[in-house]
Amino acid sequence: MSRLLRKPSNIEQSNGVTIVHEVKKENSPLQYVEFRIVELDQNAKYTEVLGKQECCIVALTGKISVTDGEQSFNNIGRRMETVFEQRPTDSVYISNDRRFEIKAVSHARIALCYSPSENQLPTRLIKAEDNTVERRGKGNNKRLVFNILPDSDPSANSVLVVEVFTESGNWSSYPPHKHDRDNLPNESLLEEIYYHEMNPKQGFVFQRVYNDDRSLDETMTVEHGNVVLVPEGYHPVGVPEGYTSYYLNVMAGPKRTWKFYNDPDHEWILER
Ligand SMILES: O=C(O)C[C@@H](O)[C@H](O)C(=O)CO
Repeated sequence: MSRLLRKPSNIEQSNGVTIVHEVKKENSPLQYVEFRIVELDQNAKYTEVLGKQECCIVALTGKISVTDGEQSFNNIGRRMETVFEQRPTDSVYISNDRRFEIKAVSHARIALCYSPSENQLPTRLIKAEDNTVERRGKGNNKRLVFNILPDSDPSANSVLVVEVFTESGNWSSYPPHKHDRDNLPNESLLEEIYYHEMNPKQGFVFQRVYNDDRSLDETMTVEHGNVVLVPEGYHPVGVPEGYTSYYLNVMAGPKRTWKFYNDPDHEWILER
């Protein structure tokens, strides 16, 4: 299997707490982004003490309460059963050197998106209403984007978080673009994680991750609940007829700017 494709590992951490995915520096080619998917049974609690990392907690599905010991956000999360309810959800930003606890009000699936952080910032509830909603693309390149923590939002030190829905038969992260050179204003260096879901669940998408000299060139068949790691390179996603794709993107690098560079071979697609 590709070293960039992760299937759920579903490790039961404690009663009612399942670590579905755990991507860390130690088990991946990434240096800036770490990631967990946690599933909580109703009333189960997950706690964590952050070091020099910030964390964006995304309530993918279900209702949760989150506290950092000083502030509490109760009964948050806007999608009960599935992300394909296609409405934005609530998230919480927690800065470095803080502790947080998540309690599941209902059965819940949560994404924990981590990146390096030294200067402590305020904890913040990012309400569903705070997400900017964008419809991008035309033809078979249409997608719906919910910006949870874009680079225009200064609430975080390095993490960027976005959700993308791509309808059946469409392409996203397309034409292929990359952001793997610290060369602003032309391109920024950001690693990226894709957490994928499909509707219906038996669906699949294809994701290619490749660079200019093809020393990296992997095309993966991605299924419901899989994670794809993008340490570098272009990373387009193709969605087959009949299935809708959802993915959550987490990005981070030395500078908190998303400046991508389109593959010159395919940029003409934008000019049609
Ligand atoms: O617009 C899209 O298709 C989504 C992508 O931009 C995705 O968020 C990404 O690749 C970020 O670099």
